[in-house]
Amino acid sequence: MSTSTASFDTLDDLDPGQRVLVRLDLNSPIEDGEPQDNRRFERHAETVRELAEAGHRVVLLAHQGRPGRDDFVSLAGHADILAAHLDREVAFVEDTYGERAVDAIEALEAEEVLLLENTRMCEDELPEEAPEAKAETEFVRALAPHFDAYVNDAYSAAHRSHASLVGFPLVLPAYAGRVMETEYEANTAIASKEFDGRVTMVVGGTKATDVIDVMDNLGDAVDNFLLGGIAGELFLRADGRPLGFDLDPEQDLYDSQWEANHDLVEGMLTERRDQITLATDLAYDDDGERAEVDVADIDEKDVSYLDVGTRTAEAYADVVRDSEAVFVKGALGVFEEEAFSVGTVTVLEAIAETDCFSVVGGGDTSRAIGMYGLNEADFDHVSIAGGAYIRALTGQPLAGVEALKRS
Ligand SMILES: Nc1ncnc2c1ncn2[C@@H]1O[C@H](COP(=O)(O)OP(=O)(O)O)[C@@H](O)[C@H]1O
Ligand SMILES: O=C(OP(=O)(O)O)[C@H](O)COP(=O)(O)O
Repeated sequence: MSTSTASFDTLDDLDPGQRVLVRLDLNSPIEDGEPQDNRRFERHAETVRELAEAGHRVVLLAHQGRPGRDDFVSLAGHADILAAHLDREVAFVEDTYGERAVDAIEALEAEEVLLLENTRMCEDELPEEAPEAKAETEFVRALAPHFDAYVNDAYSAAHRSHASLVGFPLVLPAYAGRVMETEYEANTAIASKEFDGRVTMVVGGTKATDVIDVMDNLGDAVDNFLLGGIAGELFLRADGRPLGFDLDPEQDLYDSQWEANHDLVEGMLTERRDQITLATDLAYDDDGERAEVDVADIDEKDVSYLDVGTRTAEAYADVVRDSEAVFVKGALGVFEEEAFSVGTVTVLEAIAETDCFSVVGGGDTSRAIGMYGLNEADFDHVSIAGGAYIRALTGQPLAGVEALKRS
């Protein structure tokens, strides 16, 4: 056992020259069908390099997007980006555990790296099930005999009980990769911090279901939730504003999350109204130009709002300047388009300028720091994990971490 406080084995405990199956989180923003480089590649490259240089045969598993969404694509492009970070070849096979995958694994030499196809293209990967059930899947049973060890480096996906994350530790000796180790330690330490002053959480992005659940659990630790993104719209709708698309299948991101969460959101608005700050204006695309509308003046549904308005952004920045600690999960708008970056960038700039303890998390959101010339050193911790880091703040266990501890 290593000296890590986490009570799981790490790469320091792994004998050299083995056949190693490694789970990374390369889930990335997709533009025009292609993955965009982001800090997940840079961080995981360190783990992969260390394993290759120790003479292992390194086989990588990762997921991309969710079935049915535009971001659900092959990992072929991810192999190229990872190879550029590693400055060594990363072979790719369009198969995860079938004959072609197994042939490629068996042909691998020491120090070579192979990436398998998107784990979510296998039926066994999703849905969420107990580790014992996942260990019994064909996916795990077919791959495991070709390896001596399993390494989980995907802290940012560790809140999911999926086959590639919780199944393998039950059937192979399992180790934490360097990203898993450092993110676990940083986020666990942050969760035990105590603050005397105002604690603010900026909540946005697209994964409203993840953040609303956590908001409910963090209600006693956080003084102010500043809402934007899809989660913000769900709260505005629960507050009686005519937002939404009335179950338009094209708007699944919004409507399905409304269906799943409206009871919880309405309950939180009743019980914690003073802690929840909603946008007072929103921005939308008007023939290619940013336009803004007062929330009080919104009178029709079926409009996609892509950012909080300028007045809301300034009001949120004022709250940040008066905070002792600020946690960010999810962007306040579609910051990838400059016209809709106002909310996200105004708030991140305020955090950077304020002498507060700050954490920015999420594969997408942390990317805004580099895109808009902010200095990473002005934040206490920039995590490549989003949902996993906010879950860790609640003190709730992460399925992928627990599986490693049991190994
Ligand atoms: N109102 C909005 N409508 C659609 N997408 C949004 C909106 N606001 C923010 N986003 C998108 O949310 C993404 C981040 O969402 P999410 O995946 O939840 O966070 P992260 O990956 O940072 O944890 C950003 O890429 C941004 O474009
Ligand atoms: O990007 C991820 O999470 P995040 O957006 O909360 O940082 C992880 O890869 C998990 O992906 P998922 O939320 O589709 O399960």
